[in-house]
Amino acid sequence: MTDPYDPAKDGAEMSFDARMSYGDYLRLDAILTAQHPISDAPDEMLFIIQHQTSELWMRLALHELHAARAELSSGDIRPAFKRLTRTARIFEQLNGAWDVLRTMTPADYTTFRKTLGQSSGFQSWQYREIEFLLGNRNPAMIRPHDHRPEIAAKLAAELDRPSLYDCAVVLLADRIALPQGARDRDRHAPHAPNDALQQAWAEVYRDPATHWDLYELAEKLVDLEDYFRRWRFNHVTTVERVIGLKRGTGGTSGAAYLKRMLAVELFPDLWHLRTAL
Ligand code: HEM
Ligand SMILES: N[C@@H](CC(=O)c1ccccc1NC=O)C(=O)O
Repeated sequence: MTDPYDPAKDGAEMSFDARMSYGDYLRLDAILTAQHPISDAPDEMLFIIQHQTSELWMRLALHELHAARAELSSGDIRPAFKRLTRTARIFEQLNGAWDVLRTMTPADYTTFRKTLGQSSGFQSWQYREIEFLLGNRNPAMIRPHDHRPEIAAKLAAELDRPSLYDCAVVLLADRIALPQGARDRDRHAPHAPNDALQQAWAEVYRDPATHWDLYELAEKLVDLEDYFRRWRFNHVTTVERVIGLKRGTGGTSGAAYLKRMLAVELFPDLWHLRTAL
Protein backbone atom coordinates (compact mmCIF):
# COMPACT_ATOMS: atom_id res chain seq x y z
CA MET A 1 0.00 0.00 0.00
CA THR A 2 1.28 3.48 -0.83
CA ASP A 3 1.10 6.20 1.85
CA PRO A 4 -1.99 8.40 1.79
CA TYR A 5 -1.49 11.49 -0.33
CA ASP A 6 -0.08 14.36 1.71
CA PRO A 7 -0.85 17.60 -0.12
CA ALA A 8 1.62 19.59 2.02
CA LYS A 9 4.49 17.30 0.98
CA ASP A 10 3.48 17.79 -2.62
CA GLY A 11 3.79 21.55 -2.14
CA ALA A 12 0.09 22.45 -1.82
CA GLU A 13 -0.36 25.71 0.11
CA MET A 14 -2.04 24.96 3.45
CA SER A 15 -2.04 28.33 5.16
CA PHE A 16 -4.47 31.01 4.07
CA ASP A 17 -4.40 33.25 7.15
CA ALA A 18 -2.76 36.04 5.18
CA ARG A 19 -3.40 34.91 1.65
CA MET A 20 -6.35 35.13 -0.68
CA SER A 21 -8.00 31.71 -0.94
CA TYR A 22 -10.39 30.23 -3.50
CA GLY A 23 -13.44 31.13 -1.43
CA ASP A 24 -12.17 34.67 -0.76
CA TYR A 25 -11.64 35.36 -4.45
CA LEU A 26 -15.02 33.94 -5.50
CA ARG A 27 -16.92 35.51 -2.57
CA LEU A 28 -18.39 32.12 -1.79
CA ASP A 29 -19.58 33.28 1.64
CA ALA A 30 -21.99 35.65 -0.10
CA ILE A 31 -23.04 33.27 -2.87
CA LEU A 32 -23.47 30.13 -0.77
CA THR A 33 -25.46 31.83 1.96
CA ALA A 34 -28.00 33.33 -0.44
CA GLN A 35 -30.32 30.29 -0.64
CA HIS A 36 -33.25 30.76 1.71
CA PRO A 37 -36.20 28.46 1.02
CA ILE A 38 -39.39 29.85 2.53
CA SER A 39 -41.27 26.53 2.62
CA ASP A 40 -40.45 23.00 3.73
CA ALA A 41 -40.85 21.67 0.17
CA PRO A 42 -37.88 19.48 -0.76
CA ASP A 43 -37.69 20.95 -4.30
CA GLU A 44 -37.54 24.61 -3.36
CA MET A 45 -33.74 24.46 -3.10
CA LEU A 46 -33.61 23.18 -6.70
CA PHE A 47 -35.95 25.99 -7.77
CA ILE A 48 -33.84 28.68 -6.08
CA ILE A 49 -30.49 27.41 -7.36
CA GLN A 50 -31.85 26.98 -10.88
CA HIS A 51 -32.88 30.63 -10.92
CA GLN A 52 -29.78 31.96 -9.20
CA THR A 53 -27.46 30.14 -11.60
CA SER A 54 -29.56 31.38 -14.54
CA GLU A 55 -29.17 34.94 -13.26
CA LEU A 56 -25.39 34.45 -12.97
CA TRP A 57 -25.17 33.24 -16.57
CA MET A 58 -27.36 36.17 -17.64
CA ARG A 59 -24.93 38.46 -15.80
CA LEU A 60 -22.15 37.12 -17.99
CA ALA A 61 -24.32 37.34 -21.12
CA LEU A 62 -24.92 41.04 -20.40
CA HIS A 63 -21.22 41.61 -19.80
CA GLU A 64 -20.44 40.07 -23.20
CA LEU A 65 -23.29 41.75 -25.07
CA HIS A 66 -22.51 45.24 -23.75
CA ALA A 67 -18.87 44.75 -24.76
CA ALA A 68 -19.88 43.34 -28.18
CA ARG A 69 -22.07 46.35 -28.86
CA ALA A 70 -19.26 48.76 -27.88
CA GLU A 71 -16.85 46.87 -30.15
CA LEU A 72 -19.27 46.90 -33.08
CA SER A 73 -19.91 50.60 -32.70
CA SER A 74 -16.17 51.30 -32.85
CA GLY A 75 -15.82 49.05 -35.91
CA ASP A 76 -13.90 46.43 -33.91
CA ILE A 77 -15.80 43.57 -35.46
CA ARG A 78 -13.55 40.53 -34.76
CA PRO A 79 -13.53 40.69 -30.95
CA ALA A 80 -17.30 41.20 -31.12
CA PHE A 81 -17.64 37.85 -32.96
CA LYS A 82 -16.00 36.10 -30.04
CA ARG A 83 -18.40 37.73 -27.59
CA LEU A 84 -21.44 36.80 -29.67
CA THR A 85 -20.30 33.20 -29.98
CA ARG A 86 -19.77 33.07 -26.23
CA THR A 87 -23.24 34.51 -25.58
CA ALA A 88 -24.83 31.87 -27.81
CA ARG A 89 -22.94 29.23 -25.77
CA ILE A 90 -24.27 30.76 -22.55
CA PHE A 91 -27.79 30.25 -23.86
CA GLU A 92 -26.88 26.70 -24.81
CA GLN A 93 -25.77 26.23 -21.20
CA LEU A 94 -29.07 27.69 -19.94
CA ASN A 95 -30.94 25.39 -22.32
CA GLY A 96 -29.19 22.35 -20.85
CA ALA A 97 -30.14 23.47 -17.35
CA TRP A 98 -33.86 22.89 -18.05
CA ASP A 99 -33.14 19.16 -17.87
CA VAL A 100 -32.42 19.53 -14.15
CA LEU A 101 -35.56 21.57 -13.47
CA ARG A 102 -37.70 19.15 -15.48
CA THR A 103 -37.16 16.57 -12.75
CA MET A 104 -39.57 18.65 -10.64
CA THR A 105 -43.12 17.31 -11.10
CA PRO A 106 -46.37 19.31 -10.77
CA ALA A 107 -46.92 17.63 -7.38
CA ASP A 108 -43.46 18.78 -6.21
CA TYR A 109 -43.98 22.36 -7.41
CA THR A 110 -47.54 22.90 -6.18
CA THR A 111 -46.41 22.24 -2.61
CA PHE A 112 -44.53 25.57 -2.60
CA ARG A 113 -45.93 27.55 -5.56
CA LYS A 114 -48.30 29.56 -3.35
CA THR A 115 -45.40 30.74 -1.18
CA LEU A 116 -43.94 32.50 -4.24
CA GLY A 117 -46.74 35.10 -4.06
CA GLN A 118 -46.74 37.40 -7.10
CA SER A 119 -43.03 36.96 -7.75
CA SER A 120 -42.15 35.65 -11.20
CA GLY A 121 -39.35 35.48 -13.76
CA PHE A 122 -41.38 38.18 -15.51
CA GLN A 123 -39.66 40.53 -13.06
CA SER A 124 -36.12 39.41 -14.00
CA TRP A 125 -34.50 42.72 -14.85
CA GLN A 126 -31.42 41.07 -16.32
CA TYR A 127 -33.62 39.10 -18.73
CA ARG A 128 -35.39 42.33 -19.69
CA GLU A 129 -32.09 44.11 -20.20
CA ILE A 130 -30.92 41.30 -22.51
CA GLU A 131 -34.12 41.61 -24.52
CA PHE A 132 -33.82 45.40 -24.72
CA LEU A 133 -30.17 45.21 -25.74
CA LEU A 134 -30.96 42.65 -28.43
CA GLY A 135 -33.81 44.85 -29.65
CA ASN A 136 -37.05 43.36 -28.27
CA ARG A 137 -38.13 46.65 -26.72
CA ASN A 138 -41.32 47.52 -24.88
CA PRO A 139 -41.34 50.37 -22.34
CA ALA A 140 -44.30 48.76 -20.51
CA MET A 141 -41.93 46.03 -19.31
CA ILE A 142 -40.15 48.57 -17.12
CA ARG A 143 -43.20 49.18 -14.90
CA PRO A 144 -42.76 46.11 -12.66
CA HIS A 145 -39.46 47.74 -11.63
CA ASP A 146 -40.89 51.12 -10.62
CA HIS A 147 -40.36 50.18 -6.96
CA ARG A 148 -36.61 49.96 -7.72
CA PRO A 149 -35.90 53.32 -9.39
CA GLU A 150 -32.23 52.51 -10.14
CA ILE A 151 -33.27 49.37 -12.05
CA ALA A 152 -36.11 51.14 -13.87
CA ALA A 153 -33.65 53.91 -14.84
CA LYS A 154 -31.10 51.40 -16.13
CA LEU A 155 -33.73 49.71 -18.31
CA ALA A 156 -35.05 53.07 -19.55
CA ALA A 157 -31.50 54.13 -20.44
CA GLU A 158 -31.10 50.92 -22.44
CA LEU A 159 -34.13 51.85 -24.56
CA ASP A 160 -32.37 55.06 -25.60
CA ARG A 161 -29.25 53.26 -26.79
CA PRO A 162 -28.87 51.67 -30.21
CA SER A 163 -29.58 47.93 -30.08
CA LEU A 164 -26.95 45.40 -31.06
CA TYR A 165 -28.70 45.12 -34.44
CA ASP A 166 -28.69 48.92 -34.90
CA CYS A 167 -24.89 48.77 -34.59
CA ALA A 168 -24.73 45.98 -37.17
CA VAL A 169 -26.84 48.12 -39.53
CA VAL A 170 -24.37 51.03 -39.20
CA LEU A 171 -21.62 48.67 -40.41
CA LEU A 172 -23.87 47.45 -43.23
CA ALA A 173 -24.58 51.03 -44.33
CA ASP A 174 -20.83 51.77 -44.45
CA ARG A 175 -20.50 49.11 -47.14
CA ILE A 176 -23.78 49.06 -49.04
CA ALA A 177 -25.66 52.21 -49.97
CA LEU A 178 -29.04 52.38 -48.26
CA PRO A 179 -31.95 54.53 -49.45
CA GLN A 180 -32.73 57.72 -47.52
CA GLY A 181 -34.58 56.95 -44.29
CA ALA A 182 -33.87 53.20 -44.40
CA ARG A 183 -32.33 53.36 -40.96
CA ASP A 184 -35.08 55.41 -39.31
CA ARG A 185 -36.83 53.54 -36.55
CA ASP A 186 -38.44 54.04 -33.15
CA ARG A 187 -35.78 52.86 -30.73
CA HIS A 188 -38.39 52.18 -28.06
CA ALA A 189 -40.15 49.60 -30.25
CA PRO A 190 -39.05 46.12 -31.34
CA HIS A 191 -37.25 45.75 -34.68
CA ALA A 192 -39.77 45.68 -37.53
CA PRO A 193 -38.97 44.00 -40.86
CA ASN A 194 -37.44 46.55 -43.22
CA ASP A 195 -37.36 45.86 -46.97
CA ALA A 196 -34.41 48.14 -47.75
CA LEU A 197 -32.30 46.53 -45.02
CA GLN A 198 -33.30 43.06 -46.19
CA GLN A 199 -32.18 43.89 -49.71
CA ALA A 200 -28.83 45.14 -48.44
CA TRP A 201 -28.33 42.01 -46.30
CA ALA A 202 -29.35 39.86 -49.27
CA GLU A 203 -26.48 41.44 -51.25
CA VAL A 204 -24.14 40.32 -48.47
CA TYR A 205 -25.58 36.81 -48.53
CA ARG A 206 -25.36 36.54 -52.32
CA ASP A 207 -21.67 37.36 -52.26
CA PRO A 208 -20.22 36.28 -48.91
CA ALA A 209 -16.65 36.28 -50.28
CA THR A 210 -16.80 40.06 -50.88
CA HIS A 211 -18.55 40.89 -47.61
CA TRP A 212 -17.17 38.17 -45.38
CA ASP A 213 -17.14 40.18 -42.15
CA LEU A 214 -20.75 41.35 -42.53
CA TYR A 215 -21.82 37.86 -43.55
CA GLU A 216 -20.17 36.40 -40.47
CA LEU A 217 -21.70 39.10 -38.27
CA ALA A 218 -25.21 38.38 -39.56
CA GLU A 219 -24.73 34.63 -39.03
CA LYS A 220 -23.47 35.22 -35.47
CA LEU A 221 -26.62 37.22 -34.73
CA VAL A 222 -28.85 34.53 -36.25
CA ASP A 223 -27.03 31.91 -34.22
CA LEU A 224 -27.57 33.89 -31.04
CA GLU A 225 -31.27 34.27 -31.79
CA ASP A 226 -31.52 30.57 -32.60
CA TYR A 227 -30.28 29.65 -29.09
CA PHE A 228 -32.41 32.37 -27.51
CA ARG A 229 -35.51 30.95 -29.20
CA ARG A 230 -34.66 27.50 -27.87
CA TRP A 231 -34.52 28.98 -24.37
CA ARG A 232 -38.02 30.43 -24.81
CA PHE A 233 -39.29 27.11 -26.15
CA ASN A 234 -37.75 25.08 -23.30
CA HIS A 235 -39.24 27.53 -20.81
CA VAL A 236 -42.80 27.31 -22.14
CA THR A 237 -42.56 23.52 -22.44
CA THR A 238 -41.39 23.23 -18.83
CA VAL A 239 -44.14 25.63 -17.75
CA GLU A 240 -46.84 23.57 -19.49
CA ARG A 241 -45.41 20.43 -17.99
CA VAL A 242 -45.38 21.83 -14.45
CA ILE A 243 -48.39 24.19 -14.23
CA GLY A 244 -50.39 23.40 -17.38
CA LEU A 245 -52.43 26.40 -18.48
CA LYS A 246 -52.68 28.09 -15.06
CA ARG A 247 -52.18 31.85 -14.93
CA GLY A 248 -48.67 32.93 -13.98
CA THR A 249 -47.79 34.18 -10.51
CA GLY A 250 -46.68 37.37 -12.28
CA GLY A 251 -50.30 37.83 -13.39
CA THR A 252 -49.98 37.03 -17.10
CA SER A 253 -51.98 34.31 -18.85
CA GLY A 254 -49.00 31.98 -18.29
CA ALA A 255 -48.25 29.50 -21.11
CA ALA A 256 -50.45 31.53 -23.49
CA TYR A 257 -48.32 34.65 -22.85
CA LEU A 258 -45.10 32.68 -23.25
CA LYS A 259 -46.35 31.13 -26.52
CA ARG A 260 -47.07 34.61 -27.83
CA MET A 261 -43.45 35.51 -27.03
CA LEU A 262 -42.28 32.53 -29.14
CA ALA A 263 -43.38 34.50 -32.20
CA VAL A 264 -41.02 37.40 -31.40
CA GLU A 265 -38.28 37.87 -33.99
CA LEU A 266 -35.26 39.64 -32.55
CA PHE A 267 -33.61 40.30 -35.92
CA PRO A 268 -36.49 39.96 -38.42
CA ASP A 269 -34.51 41.15 -41.46
CA LEU A 270 -31.89 38.46 -40.99
CA TRP A 271 -34.60 35.77 -41.11
CA HIS A 272 -36.76 37.30 -43.85
CA LEU A 273 -33.92 37.94 -46.30
CA ARG A 274 -33.53 34.18 -46.73
CA THR A 275 -36.86 33.91 -48.52
CA ALA A 276 -35.55 36.16 -51.27
CA LEU A 277 -32.28 34.27 -51.85
C1 HEM B 1 -41.23 25.42 -12.92
C2 HEM B 1 -40.53 26.38 -13.42
C3 HEM B 1 -41.11 27.61 -14.01
C4 HEM B 1 -42.40 28.00 -14.17
C5 HEM B 1 -43.68 27.24 -13.79
C6 HEM B 1 -42.39 29.28 -14.79
C7 HEM B 1 -43.51 30.00 -15.13
C8 HEM B 1 -43.52 31.22 -15.76
C9 HEM B 1 -44.69 31.92 -16.17
C10 HEM B 1 -46.11 31.41 -16.02
C11 HEM B 1 -44.30 33.08 -16.72
C12 HEM B 1 -45.20 34.19 -17.28
C13 HEM B 1 -45.19 35.36 -16.35
C14 HEM B 1 -46.11 35.19 -15.16
O1 HEM B 1 -45.65 34.68 -14.13
O2 HEM B 1 -47.27 35.59 -15.24
C15 HEM B 1 -42.86 33.12 -16.65
C16 HEM B 1 -42.07 34.15 -17.12
C17 HEM B 1 -40.71 34.15 -17.05
N1 HEM B 1 -39.91 33.21 -16.47
FE1 HEM B 1 -40.48 31.45 -15.76
N2 HEM B 1 -41.09 29.67 -15.00
C18 HEM B 1 -40.28 28.68 -14.54
C19 HEM B 1 -38.90 28.68 -14.55
C20 HEM B 1 -38.12 29.71 -14.94
C21 HEM B 1 -36.68 29.72 -14.90
C22 HEM B 1 -35.77 28.59 -14.43
C23 HEM B 1 -36.27 30.93 -15.35
C24 HEM B 1 -34.85 31.37 -15.44
C25 HEM B 1 -34.44 32.53 -15.04
C26 HEM B 1 -37.46 31.68 -15.68
C27 HEM B 1 -37.49 32.95 -16.16
C28 HEM B 1 -38.60 33.60 -16.62
C29 HEM B 1 -38.56 34.85 -17.34
C30 HEM B 1 -37.31 35.63 -17.72
C31 HEM B 1 -39.88 35.19 -17.64
C32 HEM B 1 -40.34 36.40 -18.45
C33 HEM B 1 -40.46 35.95 -19.91
C34 HEM B 1 -40.96 37.03 -20.85
O3 HEM B 1 -41.45 38.07 -20.40
O4 HEM B 1 -40.88 36.80 -22.07
N3 HEM B 1 -38.56 30.90 -15.43
N4 HEM B 1 -42.42 31.97 -16.08
N1 LIG C 1 -44.32 32.33 -12.76
C1 LIG C 1 -44.21 31.06 -12.06
C2 LIG C 1 -43.44 31.24 -10.79
C3 LIG C 1 -42.05 31.20 -11.14
O1 LIG C 1 -41.68 30.42 -11.98
C4 LIG C 1 -41.09 32.01 -10.44
C5 LIG C 1 -41.39 32.54 -9.20
C6 LIG C 1 -40.43 33.25 -8.50
C7 LIG C 1 -39.18 33.42 -9.04
C8 LIG C 1 -38.90 32.88 -10.29
C9 LIG C 1 -39.86 32.19 -11.01
N2 LIG C 1 -39.54 31.66 -12.22
C10 LIG C 1 -39.98 31.95 -13.44
O2 LIG C 1 -40.95 32.59 -13.77
C11 LIG C 1 -45.60 30.44 -11.82
O3 LIG C 1 -46.57 31.00 -12.28
O4 LIG C 1 -45.64 29.37 -11.22
